[in-house]
Amino acid sequence: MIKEGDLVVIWIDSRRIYLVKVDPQKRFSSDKGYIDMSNLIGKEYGERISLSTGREAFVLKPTPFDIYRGLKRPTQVLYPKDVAYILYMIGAKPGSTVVEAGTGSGFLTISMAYFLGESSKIITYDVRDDTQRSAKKNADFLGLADRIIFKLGDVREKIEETDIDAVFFDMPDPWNAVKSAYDSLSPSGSLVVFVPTIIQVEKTFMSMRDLFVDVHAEELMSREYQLKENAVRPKSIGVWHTGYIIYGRKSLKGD
Ligand SMILES: C[S@@+](CC[C@H](N)C(=O)[O-])C[C@H]1O[C@@H](n2cnc3c(N)ncnc32)[C@H](O)[C@@H]1O
Repeated sequence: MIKEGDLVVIWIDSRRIYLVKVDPQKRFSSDKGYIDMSNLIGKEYGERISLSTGREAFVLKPTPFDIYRGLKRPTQVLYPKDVAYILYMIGAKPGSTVVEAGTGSGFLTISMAYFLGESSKIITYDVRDDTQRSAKKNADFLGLADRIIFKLGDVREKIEETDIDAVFFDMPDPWNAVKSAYDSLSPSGSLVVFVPTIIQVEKTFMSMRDLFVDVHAEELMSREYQLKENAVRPKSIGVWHTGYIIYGRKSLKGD
């Protein structure tokens, strides 16, 4: 049952999906009508609601996908398809300690906090104070900020933590931070790098190949389908390129 302070999704149609925190003093408004949020309290997730215009909507339980759609984003963020695979690659599990740079809008940070749970430690670095503040706001809004340590710093110079299970970079020149990752990781720990161009893949690979084993690069593609009677087919518009994922595990050959 929905109560004050819960996060809910108000789903009107496939282009109008809103992530909101239930505050009985506030009103949810959209171009299709409004509803006083006090009317959401006591409803079950999945229930149909009626907006001021009579337009029907549904109140749903948020998933990370809704968080991704509803997040405030001052920077480019990772796409869910890439985040899901990255979590799988690093073997993320409750209790893991992970270092990340840059924080950006915090979408990966928040996803890690969500999936790794309360016993994990996520340390996220960024050189920019403004993006970190907005990522922290996102994490606060979702009630996940206490699982995350936000640090202002340049990972090319140093990562302060050691014995880390996995390091993840989404920044313009990750090759300049590979040695910092190496020094911070525990033996066999994973380094995962996300970059949007092939030149960056090559530079990253060259900087990893002597320090890491099992180094490889991949690109994931996802295609959404139009669901319409007698016309089910791939959508004509979509996101065709996000970036490349480079992976390697710390070997002891560089020590
Ligand atoms: C594309 S954004 C990261 C987006 C993030 N992965 C997300 O999903 O929201 C890149 C971030 O890297 C930060 N950055 C760039 N160079 C850095 C460095 N040397 N150390 C730490 N952060 C850095 C930038 O300030 C920027 O906020």
